[in-house]
Amino acid sequence: MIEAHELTKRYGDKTAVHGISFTVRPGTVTGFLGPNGAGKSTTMRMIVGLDAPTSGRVTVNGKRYAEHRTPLREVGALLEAKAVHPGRSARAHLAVMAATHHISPKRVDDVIELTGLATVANKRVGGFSLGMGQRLGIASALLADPQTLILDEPVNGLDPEGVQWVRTLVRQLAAQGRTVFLSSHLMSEMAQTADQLLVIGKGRIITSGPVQEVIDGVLDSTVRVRSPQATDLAALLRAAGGTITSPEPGALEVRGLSGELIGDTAVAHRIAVHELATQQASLEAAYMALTQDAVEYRSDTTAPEPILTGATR
Ligand SMILES: Nc1ncnc2c1ncn2[C@@H]1O[C@H](COP(=O)(O)OP(=O)(O)OP(=O)(O)O)[C@@H](O)[C@H]1O
Repeated sequence: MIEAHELTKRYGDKTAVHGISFTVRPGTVTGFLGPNGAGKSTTMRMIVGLDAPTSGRVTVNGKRYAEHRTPLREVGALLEAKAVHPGRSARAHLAVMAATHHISPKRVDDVIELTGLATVANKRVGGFSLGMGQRLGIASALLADPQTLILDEPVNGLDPEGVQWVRTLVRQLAAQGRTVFLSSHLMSEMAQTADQLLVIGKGRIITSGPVQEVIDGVLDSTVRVRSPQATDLAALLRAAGGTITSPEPGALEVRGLSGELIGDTAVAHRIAVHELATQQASLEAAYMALTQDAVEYRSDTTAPEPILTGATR
């Protein structure tokens, strides 16, 4: 369990994290979302004692990281820019970590196997691809078999097989009763992986809760209906309180009414329905709506003029 209370971090006159309070519970995967610079990494660094809070506190299983006698056994972390000696092999890196934390050498073999590093375990880490480096970071986080895992962008640089592997792994870790707290900018991935979400922007919590509740809290689902009597049905659904648009003749998009109510209304008025499909809003759409005022680094979405060099076409 991770508990943050009024956690604040200031760097000079920049407040990266503004008095946030939250709880990350065991047995769940909690996704940590927010635009670039929102304060996710800073928060994660404070959880594992790499940054000291300016005020407030954050504990793992009731104690601050530094108060644990064997912190690595409590919390495993994958944070960006993890320092690994480039001249060392992955196996040597893990073996040194194991030796200094009284972890058996057998566990090194286990995590190498678990993270798919077996074929490259004796190669220099300096020559690793981004994805292999991520796998090594995950292996290091798992080495002491901790109850709590903090993973900052664990799928960054992984190929689709690797992304799927992380998803399965974190789901298994949570099913074993562990606390898993992970950040990612890949919303479709987060929607499939996380049970709970914590969304921050500009250092403050925007919302938190179960994934579907977070989505439903911002965007209505829509029901798509096709009927040869679409105009009559639209009038009935409007009278029932729905908001209707018609993207094409014979088709309706209905907000504010359930699929059941729409179907029952059609039957009661002997109106034929050829399609009735509820379309859930995506996490990506909900996230964009939630964070639109919290984006610090917004890109220009207009395409630049092409630069033509040499002879004209
Ligand atoms: N060591 C530091 N010194 C000064 N400012 C910092 C430092 N670390 C972070 N910041 C600032 O604090 C804010 C939060 O940064 P942080 O890295 O926590 O965001 P993030 O949500 O992890 O972003 P990203 O998604 O880009 O990784 C940013 O404005 C960043 O520039």
